[in-house]
Amino acid sequence: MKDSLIIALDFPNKGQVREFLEPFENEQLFVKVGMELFYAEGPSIIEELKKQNHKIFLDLKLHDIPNTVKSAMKVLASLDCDLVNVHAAGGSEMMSAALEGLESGTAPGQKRPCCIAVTQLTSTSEIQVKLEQQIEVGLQESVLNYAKLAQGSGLDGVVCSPHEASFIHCQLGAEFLTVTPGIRPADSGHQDQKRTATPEFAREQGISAIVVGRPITRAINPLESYLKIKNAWKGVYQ
Ligand SMILES: O=c1ccn([C@@H]2O[C@H](COP(=O)(O)O)[C@@H](O)[C@H]2O)c(=O)[nH]1
Repeated sequence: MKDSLIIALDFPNKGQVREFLEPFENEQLFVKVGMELFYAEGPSIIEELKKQNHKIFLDLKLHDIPNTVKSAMKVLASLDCDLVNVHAAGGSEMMSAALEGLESGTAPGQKRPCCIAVTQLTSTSEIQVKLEQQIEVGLQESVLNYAKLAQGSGLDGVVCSPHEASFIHCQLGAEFLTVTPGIRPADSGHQDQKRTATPEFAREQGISAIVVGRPITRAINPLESYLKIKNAWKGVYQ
């Protein structure tokens, strides 16, 4: 998990995923399957990606009552992904239930998937936290509060933006995972993301893993873009 670059496979079907992955045949990847692809293709897309030896983050961001999340996680555990997640806003009882579900669904001899919690989405701004969510303490404190709840519930880490990761590590330890979307090379647009940062900035923050979607998947040459971002993230310059 540490130092991974996770590619968000935000595609509507398997056909487009296959086409996208073609140039990557020599790369062992860490890929993220989100709602669009999973709702369209179901567990078969996970099986296909596993056969290609890619690591998988199943990003379904579960958020429901504890019993429902526990049962859903039990089912997801059987898919044998590397990483799954919930929304921390579901609360500590829900997060503990998610872990119980994952543990009960993990086959003997199989490793339980890591489970992380989304704190504040990277598409959320400071203003939205104050005006829409009415959280007076502000964004950074809200992210930290969710991260503490997640850690207290036994989760392995959080999804946050690159701007909160080092603060979280200082408060909750280096081993607690920080997985950060919102990564944008200096020359690319932000689209709907609000809390963005370059891969170089991410490297300096001690982040556990970065998630990159459109800057790679929508690039004219996705492999070239992937390698460029990966090198910047790892601090390799040619
Ligand atoms: O706070 C969050 C949580 C999840 N995401 C997901 O990450 C990718 C980012 O894609 P880009 O194209 O690089 O913006 C996407 O799949 C989101 O669902 C996030 O962005 N922020």
